[in-house]
Amino acid sequence: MLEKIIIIDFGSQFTQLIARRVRELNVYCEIHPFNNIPETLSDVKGIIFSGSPYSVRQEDAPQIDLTRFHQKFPVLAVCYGAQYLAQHSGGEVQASSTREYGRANLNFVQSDNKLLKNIGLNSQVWMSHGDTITVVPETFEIIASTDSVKVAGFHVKNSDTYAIQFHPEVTHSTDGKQLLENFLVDICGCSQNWTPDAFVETTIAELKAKLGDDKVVLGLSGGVDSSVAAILLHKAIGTNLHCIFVDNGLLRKDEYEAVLEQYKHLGLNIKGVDAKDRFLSQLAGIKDPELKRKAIGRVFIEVFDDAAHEVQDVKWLAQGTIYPDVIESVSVKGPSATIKSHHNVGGLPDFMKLKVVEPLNTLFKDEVRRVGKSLGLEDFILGRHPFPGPGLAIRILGDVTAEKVAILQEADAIYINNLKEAGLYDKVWQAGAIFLPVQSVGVMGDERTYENVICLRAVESVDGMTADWCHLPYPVLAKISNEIINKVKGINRVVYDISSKPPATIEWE
Ligand SMILES: Nc1ncnc2c1ncn2[C@@H]1O[C@H](COP(=O)(O)OP(=O)(O)OP(=O)(O)O)[C@@H](O)[C@H]1O
Ligand SMILES: O=c1[nH]c(=O)c2[nH+]cn([C@@H]3O[C@H](COP(=O)(O)O)[C@@H](O)[C@H]3O)c2[nH]1
Ligand SMILES: NC(=O)CC[C@H](N)C(=O)O
Ligand SMILES: [Mg+2]
Repeated sequence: MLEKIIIIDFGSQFTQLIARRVRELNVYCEIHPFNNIPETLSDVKGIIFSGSPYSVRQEDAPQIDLTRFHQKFPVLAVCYGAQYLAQHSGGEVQASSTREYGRANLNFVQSDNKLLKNIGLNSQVWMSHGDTITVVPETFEIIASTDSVKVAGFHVKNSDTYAIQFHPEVTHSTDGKQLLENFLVDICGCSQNWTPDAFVETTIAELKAKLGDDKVVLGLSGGVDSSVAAILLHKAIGTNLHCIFVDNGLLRKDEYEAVLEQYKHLGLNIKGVDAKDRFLSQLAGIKDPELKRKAIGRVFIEVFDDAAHEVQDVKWLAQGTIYPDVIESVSVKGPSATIKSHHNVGGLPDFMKLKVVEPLNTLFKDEVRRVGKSLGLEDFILGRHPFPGPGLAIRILGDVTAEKVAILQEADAIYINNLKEAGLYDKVWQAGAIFLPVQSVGVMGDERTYENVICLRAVESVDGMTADWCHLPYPVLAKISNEIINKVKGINRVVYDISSKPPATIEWE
């Protein structure tokens, strides 16, 4: 039986962080939007209410039926959740005269309260609120305060319901992890047995039960997600798994051959499909980023469909979709604005008649890596930088031609090899070169040049949702720039991208 915690999302920017922290404590959890909570809550050990950009005083503020949870499950309400609980139990919430964002310290801690075990006076907590709980009903006991917020934490007497105004999920709340552990272990009674090994074991059993003797086709890209998905499926259904690796003409230099070679010894049933011309011809002349992505997504589906027809009686298409993809499409305010169309979310066209199986759709990227490690995948696969399905097409601004792809492949290879040589590849979360269709004047060997620009991008991140640019050492950048300009014909200038995400994104298109 899989014990789980349900996080009810009121739209806080920190909801995903709560999930990560809970999982770091080896407890499985799921995020559900407040307006779409599952009917049955079996195997649920506890409930966490998230914060929210809304104020409980707003008319259109998110509402839930508290009677489903209070006194039925242990509850931990955070920020908006705490305010909501107070307001709906006879307390009062008002706009505070001073909004409180950032660091605060607890000047009162009821340390014999179960939730606050091992948390001492002065513990630093992170606040982010404009409203404050001003009145609590008799049934509440205040268990923590700061200089400016009397009700920084409360417990509903004779129940397992607790609430805190601060955010235990952010690392700046120094005892946040302890608090969450107190809730999960001491209050909810979770056994902390959700580990990568346990995930592998239960997932393989589930896949076996679900797929039986059915045949499955999987798009394998050489990336982390699809590799881990492939190994899990292989362990579950063996030779009924058919992997397809598509050369869309937008891969990195020599990647097609390298990936096919590297996967030989894994015993997977892999077929390479050369679809370079199909992709490039469909992309010809298209300049708009979204239209490019859509064209690529369409051709991927066509190629998968053709490949699926070659395997008799195939019933399923497997994908390496991971949890952030899923969360984005069920966010509180409905599916979030389309920033970029990813080709692997959104379901299959009807004509494919295949069911979709996504064994990793509950995991974050770093969890996928840990599962891969537990499956014995080598570091060079697990440590590989993420590479988008649309490949170099979204790193060539404007229209894509075979010539531009070839230039970018050369520049990118020089960049990545230098990062490896300098021992930086594993320190960087993702790096790649971008082709800018901008011409600038240069001088080479006393001759005037008028050629294109290559931009280098390298970011630090945990899950790709937010990122900062890497402060690569100048001597390394100097060497890369020099080598690209000298060796790659068509490039006479190299620049470095110093934008974080947000507001920029990692890929340029
Ligand atoms: N060249 C390709 N051939 C076959 N399938 C592909 C190819 N590129 C992408 N896919 C499919 O699209 C999915 C999404 O690609 P994505 O790049 O997000 O994941 P990944 O390649 O598995 O991992 P990573 O994010 O580490 O690159 C993959 O899991 C894979 O199923
Ligand atoms: O499989 C994918 N299909 C796509 O269409 C796609 N677009 C972006 N990415 C990868 O997602 C991460 C975040 O990228 P952005 O900051 O550019 O949105 C980065 O790691 C990107 O490389 C994609 N992966
Ligand atoms: N982070 C939060 O949940 C904030 C709740 C509410 N919007 C406030 O400002 O007080
Ligand atoms: Mg990839």
